Amino acid sequence: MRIRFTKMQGAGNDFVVLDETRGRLGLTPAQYRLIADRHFGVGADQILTVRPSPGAGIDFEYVIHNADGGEVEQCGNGARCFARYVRDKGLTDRDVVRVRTLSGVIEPRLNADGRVTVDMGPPVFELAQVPFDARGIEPAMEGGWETWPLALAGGTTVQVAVLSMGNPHAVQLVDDVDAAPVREQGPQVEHHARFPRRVNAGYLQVQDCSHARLRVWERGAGETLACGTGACAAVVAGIRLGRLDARVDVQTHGGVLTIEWDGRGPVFMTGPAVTVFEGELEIPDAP
Ligand SMILES: N[C@H](CCC[C@H](N)C(=O)O)C(=O)O
Repeated sequence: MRIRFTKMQGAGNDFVVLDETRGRLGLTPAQYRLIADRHFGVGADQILTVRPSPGAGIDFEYVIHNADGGEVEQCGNGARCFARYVRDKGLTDRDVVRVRTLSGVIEPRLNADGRVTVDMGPPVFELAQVPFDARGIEPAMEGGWETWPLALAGGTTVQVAVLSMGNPHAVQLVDDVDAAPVREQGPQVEHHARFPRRVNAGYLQVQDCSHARLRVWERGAGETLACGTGACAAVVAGIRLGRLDARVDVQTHGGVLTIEWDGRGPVFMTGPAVTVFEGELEIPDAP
């Protein structure tokens, strides 16, 4: 089958965007994997699909698949690109759109300076909703919040802050992200048995109360140049651990994301959203 796509990136986190507003493509996990493959397909960290409004008060449905073909609940950098896409394609004339994802409704807003701000909704701390299995372990208290010990290979134990932005996150505080063992340790955290739906592994370096650096080993995609929900989760963790203020510029390998959280309401993320190219791809029909 031949599909038309748009390649986009948000702070270097890259996406293939598919338009299903006029009908479903009916892609399988294997076909999503092929599209995301950087040698045999287009190449992307995630595939974002635009679907028509599911109901009153909602403009679009926003469907997200990781490069491994699995559908997931949320993608922050993708939400900014989604808003840019539907505006540029004339699918809406609004600068603020309400889109439904598996984890709920989020609200991206196109700003005059070309960046996009997204109301990502509130963080979730109930362990069962992350989900995280804390049976048999005790948390350590840091700055008034708990971090949990994860036993890794070779007798290593790391302390992680555990929370959800609709998708699961395990955040470690590190002194230097460049020295953090993201590629060696990230897969162990991602697949740790205490995360029954796997997890995104964040490595947060606090520079001062309003500046931080972040690397993320993403569930289903590996290390990406930036992770929007990961930046939200990391800043929320840093605030709750008493290390960050309510507005933080997060430096990732792909660019800067600005995260704001007042300590109880929704998390706001602001960053770039760029169209790279348009194309067509021939992929084998599903078996
Ligand atoms: N890998 C994530 C989905 C994409 C999140 C990331 N690209 C973002 O910008 O939030 C997960 O499996 O939950």
